[in-house]
Amino acid sequence: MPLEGLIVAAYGKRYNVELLDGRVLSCVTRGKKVDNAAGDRVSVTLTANHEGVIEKTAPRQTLLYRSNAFKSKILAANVTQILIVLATQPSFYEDLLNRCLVAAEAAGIRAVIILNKCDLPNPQAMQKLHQYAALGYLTIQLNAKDSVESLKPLLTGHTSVLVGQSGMGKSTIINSLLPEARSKTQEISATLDSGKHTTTATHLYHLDSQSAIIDSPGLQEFGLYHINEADLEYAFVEFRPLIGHCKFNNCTHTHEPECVILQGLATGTIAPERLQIFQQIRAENTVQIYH
Ligand SMILES: Nc1nc2c(ncn2[C@@H]2O[C@H](COP(=O)(O)OP(=O)(O)OP(=O)(O)O)[C@@H](O)[C@H]2O)c(=O)[nH]1
Ligand SMILES: [Zn+2]
Repeated sequence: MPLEGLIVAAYGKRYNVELLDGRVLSCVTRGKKVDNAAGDRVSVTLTANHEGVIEKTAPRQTLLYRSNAFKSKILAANVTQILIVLATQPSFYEDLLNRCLVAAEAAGIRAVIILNKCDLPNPQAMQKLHQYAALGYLTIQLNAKDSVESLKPLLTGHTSVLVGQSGMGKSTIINSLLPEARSKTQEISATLDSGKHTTTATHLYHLDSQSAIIDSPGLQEFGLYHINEADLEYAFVEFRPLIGHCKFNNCTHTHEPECVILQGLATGTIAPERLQIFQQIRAENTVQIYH
């Protein structure tokens, strides 16, 4: 009789599955298939004390993943919003921020941009934050070391995933939201003998019965090979009203006459760094692979 559960940790080829009664099992998938993630609802068969095999994955509401031409990796399943953590220092990669935004748009997930370490002033970072707020994104200024209260109302009723480069303050945010999360995870890891994986794993923590937060390891790269060209254009929110209005319907928005995207660039409604990242992702995704 399979048991229903929720993947609360993913590390390598193993997953911790929390059952309805609160027990946590260390599970593997059948065969070589490794395509589950934190947030997945699964059916498992118990194989030993504290161990199981994932038999089935319930259809996902949303799926967030990154990919290049050769492989793809699911970051989290069934999340309803993505919290992109930036900081005033060290400086953040705007490229990565935009890739996270594109992934969120493509998956139909709300994106929230958090600028952490606002106790350390950085006018440039602040100005960037305003630029993204002007695109319509919800932005938050935070000093996670001091308080994360301002985040709490945003998390209610959501399954959120925290993403960001290393050092932006994700762990600090999780620790302030859930002071006991780490020790609980360590306790479970000790039982399941998965202790050495705790830092590289993706973890799901319950905030209350309706809300959860998924903490992923620091991201450095974020390929979006799985997003086709039309979806890519659509993922840039400021392009949307312009799509279909270029003179050529296969316009690449690089050099063509009467290109409304290039006109937007000239008049300042499209930021050069946004068009640049669009072109960059587009170029990566159209690379020919020869076998
Ligand atoms: N001044 C200041 N420092 C902060 C703030 N939030 C976090 N830090 C510090 O920034 C450093 C990195 O924070 P972490 O929470 O470890 O960052 P992380 O994103 O989890 O990084 P990884 O664990 O490498 O993925 C630590 O030294 C924190 O104490 C903040 O709001 N203000
Ligand atoms: Zn064009």
